[in-house]
Amino acid sequence: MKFTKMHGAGNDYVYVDCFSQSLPENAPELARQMSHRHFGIGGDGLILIRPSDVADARMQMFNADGSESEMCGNGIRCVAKYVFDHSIAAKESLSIETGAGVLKLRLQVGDDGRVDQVTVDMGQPILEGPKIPTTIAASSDDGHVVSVPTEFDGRQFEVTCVSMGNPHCVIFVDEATDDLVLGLGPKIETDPRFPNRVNVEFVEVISPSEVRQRTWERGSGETWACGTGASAVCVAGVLAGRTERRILNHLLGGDLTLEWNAENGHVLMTGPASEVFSGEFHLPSRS
Ligand SMILES: N[C@@H](CCC[C@H](N)C(=O)O)C(=O)O
Repeated sequence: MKFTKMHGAGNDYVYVDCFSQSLPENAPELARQMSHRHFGIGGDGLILIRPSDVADARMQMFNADGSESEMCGNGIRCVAKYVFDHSIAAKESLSIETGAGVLKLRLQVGDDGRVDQVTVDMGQPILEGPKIPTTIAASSDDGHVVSVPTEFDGRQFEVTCVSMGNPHCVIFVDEATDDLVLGLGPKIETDPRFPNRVNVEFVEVISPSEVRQRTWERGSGETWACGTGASAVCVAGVLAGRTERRILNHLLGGDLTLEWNAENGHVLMTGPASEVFSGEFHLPSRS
């Protein structure tokens, strides 16, 4: 099976072009094998670039543990780059179908004729607890879960929950330490108050327009960036009164710019997309 390795701000996935080859049979198992950093190609998961009846392409994404997610913010920028650079749709405005609907993207092409930055209209956040989903009690009449005092593992935090098509739990902290990200992250991911599990963002506010984020991702562990997570942080920062509507977010693998538009309620995310290498993956024989 032919593949291409790409990353967006260090959030790296194995991409399979299903325009030029048939759809893999068992994608969750393939995601586990390909993502393995010692026995496979290595990555945070697998993304299938598929034809779509309603958009220029369809993105289907699987985490490193084989679970499927509705959306991937860094992944969709890379899908857009692949679709443009490989002449599947050589347009600077693209639409891509995801598990969270059809999203619109604007591509920036560098001097070499290849895409280097992409802006994604991430749509409107979902803020009602049951739709995220979380059973953590709402803090407002409209059902939003904002700055709610919540205990995890005997420690007290204030959490804000946001869905960008996939679920996020945003926690503002003084310092996003290993103890929080690697120690508490997996416990929050599987906490029963998140019936579909959850992605967890630990966020330091540098100023009202600048934050630093570390992410524990559902199904993949700590990643170097999370685009839906960064979008959720932008929304959570405004709702919790900590940041402005436009922020620069520093992640382990690079920076993303986010803006929560006051008029239409959509979040715009801008960031890099890079292709690293291509190859052929030989499916391990089963004995
Ligand atoms: N890294 C991604 C999100 C990938 C999916 C996530 N782990 C989930 O299960 O929802 C991003 O950039 O948004």
